[in-house]
Amino acid sequence: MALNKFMHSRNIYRTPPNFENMSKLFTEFSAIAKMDAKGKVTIDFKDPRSIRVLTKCLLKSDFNLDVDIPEDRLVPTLPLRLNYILWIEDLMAAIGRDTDVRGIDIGTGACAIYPLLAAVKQKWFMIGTEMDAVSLQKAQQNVKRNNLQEFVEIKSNEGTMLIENLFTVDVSLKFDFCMCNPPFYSNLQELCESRSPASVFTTMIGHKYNLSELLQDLKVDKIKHTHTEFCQGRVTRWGLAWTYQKHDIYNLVPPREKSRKMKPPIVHKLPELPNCVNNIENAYQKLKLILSQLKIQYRVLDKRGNLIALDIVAKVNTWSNQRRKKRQLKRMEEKVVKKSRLDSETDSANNSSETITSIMEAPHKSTDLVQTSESKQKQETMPGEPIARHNSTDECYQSSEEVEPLVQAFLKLFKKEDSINLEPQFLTGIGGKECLNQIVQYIQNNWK
Ligand SMILES: C[S@@+](CC[C@H](N)C(=O)[O-])C[C@H]1O[C@@H](n2cnc3c(N)ncnc32)[C@H](O)[C@@H]1O
Repeated sequence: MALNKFMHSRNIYRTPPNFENMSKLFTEFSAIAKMDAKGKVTIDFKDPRSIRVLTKCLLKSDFNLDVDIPEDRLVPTLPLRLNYILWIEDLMAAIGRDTDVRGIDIGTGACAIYPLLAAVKQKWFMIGTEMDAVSLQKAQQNVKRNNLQEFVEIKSNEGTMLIENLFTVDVSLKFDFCMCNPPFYSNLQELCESRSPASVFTTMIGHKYNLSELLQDLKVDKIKHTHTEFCQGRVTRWGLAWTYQKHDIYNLVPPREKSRKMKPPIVHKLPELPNCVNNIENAYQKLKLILSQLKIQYRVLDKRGNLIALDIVAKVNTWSNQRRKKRQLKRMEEKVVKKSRLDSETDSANNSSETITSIMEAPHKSTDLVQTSESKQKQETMPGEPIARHNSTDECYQSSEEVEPLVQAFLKLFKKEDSINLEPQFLTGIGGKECLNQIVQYIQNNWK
């Protein structure tokens, strides 16, 4: 399901751009545009070059921005970036900041997309920071190219902290908000508290799991906050804002009315494991064992107290049809025994044993993949893109050779009221949620 209708209400890309007009306006665009069978002008959304040209032309036609997007750098998808800026506009309006607004964009990227949009749309004064030398230089060139030096300054971040060095250079520096679309995970809170800053901190978040964890942390620390959803195509990202000031931002800019019904997470209570203490560490060891047996890769995202969160990736289906495999194995064993009784030649028995091993280890064929309507991978979709698929995880348009996983998901293992619980959350993968359900079922069946 395309999520464009859930975009910010002022986002111009709720209505897809007119590619026919764009072809007439930009020769660069007409070079990548083609006509589909129905005579509709479209582009190849799988081709990074097309995405680059589309973004460049939209920036020009809709914001009069001339942006050079280097081939080896991230192509910032515009509708999603615009959602973030529009939400900050709401936050600033809500706290009564409408003139001389100053913001910091941490990790601005080669296009300096947020500072440029903020400067042309609102005439906000922006500082963009960047640690990558090439992106830094490109960002500075893009600001100059658009003659926006009066509003935008791009600074190198050479320190280990995210923004601290900006203040060591200029102690009088003040800002109304900071924004960030991070590939990095750092503790801004510590820094923010020590500086008792002017206003509102925001960040974009890539996974719902991180949003719920951060919301919990903010609640525990009694820090005023609010959040939102940024939707584009079939991808959702989240925005989180918090402040140490008096502004009640939750009620001023409340989290958007839930237009789509969010189901509460399904939690599976796991039985006590025999012969060991019913604690999180033993449960974790058991879970790791099962995942290894299933050849499912895992990475620890969070481990504290009675909670362990894993990011799991399954590339082949090793869990379904286990009964069928066992039956086949039994039949083969019986055959081998029969055969070896009748025929004392060991060769034939060896051959059969090899076959048994191959049955148990063979990766499943495509028939094992459960393809449901939910199995389409979530991805950022560009304006005008119908239901095309490109291999994008967050932003970087990856090579099409990258193998799409069967399932990628979060598994949260936690102890509550003396029981161990498992909370799965589907992220992506061609197998869809059904595959994750099968994995969970396998874990439950083998939790003994
Ligand atoms: C995901 S990209 C976002 C770029 C841009 N803001 C956007 O949304 O299109 C993150 C950027 O942050 C930069 N970065 C990473 N760590 C940083 C740090 N500690 N300080 C400043 N920039 C950083 C990276 O080089 C990269 O350009």
